[in-house]
Amino acid sequence: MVAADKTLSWSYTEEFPVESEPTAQARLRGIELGTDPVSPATGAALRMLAAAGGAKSVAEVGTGTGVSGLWLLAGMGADGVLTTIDVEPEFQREARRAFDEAGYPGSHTRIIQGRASDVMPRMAAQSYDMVVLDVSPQEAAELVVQAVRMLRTGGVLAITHALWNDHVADPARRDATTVAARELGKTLRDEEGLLTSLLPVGDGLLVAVRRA
Ligand SMILES: C[S@@+](CC[C@H](N)C(=O)[O-])C[C@H]1O[C@@H](n2cnc3c(N)ncnc32)[C@H](O)[C@@H]1O
Repeated sequence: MVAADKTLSWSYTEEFPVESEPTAQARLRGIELGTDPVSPATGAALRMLAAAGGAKSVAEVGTGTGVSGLWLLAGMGADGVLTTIDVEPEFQREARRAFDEAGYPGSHTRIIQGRASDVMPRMAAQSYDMVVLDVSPQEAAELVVQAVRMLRTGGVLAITHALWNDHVADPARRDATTVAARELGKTLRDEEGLLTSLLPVGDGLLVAVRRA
């Protein structure tokens, strides 16, 4: 049972994080360009996960204008490196600007332009402390095997849009995107090598720790 005032709590949760000025600016540019940046609560959760795991090596698919990247960098160690992939060079130029404005030198970020299905297979296995997929559920489902391959034991996988516009929780919704998000969640939940949790922040954040 969900209490009647749950939506109020969810709104409060989203308004709770205080976003840095460069992140707020990156969010505005993302909205202008139509990139759909991660919500503030999702960003804060990503930062917390990166910090809790002492993440030094993080890979992200879906750079956009850099909102999630800035939250991740804020949680990573001073010697951390964020590798972020996107097909759109225009978005990545804005992300570069956002990282510069926030004071992250180029040595902390590796921005790769390309399709994730081409780039990820060339990335090292068991080498990343955290992998974030911020793409559509169908794309995330296609990329998840590569993402897990890249994670070290104890590393964290985070996948956005896991509740897809609140459609995933409604069994009557059977469109392809909703089904992909629902099945991806259940597949990770049932995977013995992962410890999975579904967090109701933003559009739903699926988080899994690689056990072995
Ligand atoms: C939701 S937006 C990312 C927003 C960003 N994480 C942020 O918080 O600012 C998704 C991004 O993924 C990129 N994208 C979608 N499919 C992709 C793929 N298969 N490979 C690489 N990038 C992809 C899009 O160009 C878009 O910029």
